[in-house]
Amino acid sequence: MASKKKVCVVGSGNWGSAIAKIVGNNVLAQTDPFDTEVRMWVFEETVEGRKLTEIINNDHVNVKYLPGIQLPKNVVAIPDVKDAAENADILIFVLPHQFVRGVCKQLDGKVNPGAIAVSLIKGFDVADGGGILLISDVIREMLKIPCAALMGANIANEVAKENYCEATIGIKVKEHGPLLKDLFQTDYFRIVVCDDETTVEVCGALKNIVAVGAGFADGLGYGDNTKAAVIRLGLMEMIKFCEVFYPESNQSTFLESCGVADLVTTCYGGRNRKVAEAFVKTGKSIEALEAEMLNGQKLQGPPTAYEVNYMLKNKKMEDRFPLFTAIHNICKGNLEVQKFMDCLKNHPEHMSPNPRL
Ligand SMILES: NC(=O)C1=CN([C@@H]2O[C@H](COP(=O)(O)OP(=O)(O)OC[C@H]3O[C@@H](n4cnc5c(N)ncnc54)[C@H](O)[C@@H]3O)[C@@H](O)[C@H]2O)C=CC1
Ligand SMILES: O=C(CO)COP(=O)(O)O
Repeated sequence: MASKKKVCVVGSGNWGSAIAKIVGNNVLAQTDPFDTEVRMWVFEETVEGRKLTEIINNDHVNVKYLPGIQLPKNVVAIPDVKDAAENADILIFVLPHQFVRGVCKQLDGKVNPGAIAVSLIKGFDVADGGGILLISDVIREMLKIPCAALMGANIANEVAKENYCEATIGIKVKEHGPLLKDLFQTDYFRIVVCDDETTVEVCGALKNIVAVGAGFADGLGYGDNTKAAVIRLGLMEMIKFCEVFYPESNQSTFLESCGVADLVTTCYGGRNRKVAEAFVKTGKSIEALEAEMLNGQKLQGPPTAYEVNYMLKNKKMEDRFPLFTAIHNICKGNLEVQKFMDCLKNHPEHMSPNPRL
């Protein structure tokens, strides 16, 4: 008899904890093929005098990152990532993207060579030579295992409350589709599997930049029509970004949950939007507001805007992506936020002749 598949969740923040709840319950309901214990790596910290791992293992709540949500008892918090990942068959990577290299370094040579990974991480990695890498590429290259991506319109607190939503799993290896769908799907978290892993992941990363723009528009006092324009122009830049840098990309993937749906939910309900609005209203830095407003949770939009700009600047292509470029420059204090409206008004999408006619 084939041995049961052991699952490890690498990360335990807001989304990491919400997904551990789903996966923990799903493995209990499907003891073939899954092992019933789900190990969850926790970046150890002290919360109100107790270790976070101890709180999770005794009280079954991540009081810091997902308060008020009961985690299944078979989700076991482990402070050493090597111990957590040991012998795992499926590694679910779900941590802020700025930490992924450091964590993979610790896991180098320690993961089961037959394991598969799935990345829930939104962002890019800057590469030598002026380009960027997908986070799944970093995982594949550093750990030498295949990696799929799960992205979607999935604000963690809502998913944790079991409010209906959808997600997209992008795969490169066909056989991973059914296994991962069984691991993640519930009656309130519906999964579509597609073979366009790259676009799934690129959408998840880029929409966080647009959400920062949506927050700027909100902070400047504009209404829903303006935000819809930010969303539309952002979507056009996301599509163009895939056309230019990932020509194998399939445009129909933008219609999956990882595309338009995630863009919309993040521009209305996400942390990037919220902090960007406060940035305009308070004049404080993004870093200060992240620390003040998010209680340890991390923003992905501003660093992703930097990563994208790093490549665009190197390729002398900033003017082809004026929305992404303006958002980066505003975050860095190189452009006044009031100029954001000029960026929208003068966007090449409005220039004639319209390139699509
Ligand atoms: N929260 C959400 O609603 C959603 C988040 N995501 C994505 O999932 C990924 C993870 O996000 P969250 O789980 O929300 O994380 P989070 O934003 O709650 O981040 C906090 C986590 O980072 C850890 N951390 C802090 N310093 C660290 C360090 N030096 N090294 C390693 N870990 C450290 C903390 O221990 C905590 O687990 C991100 O890429 C995010 O874009 C995707 C969908 C929804
Ligand atoms: O990715 C998300 C929803 O799918 C969450 O977005 P924020 O990081 O802006 O909260």
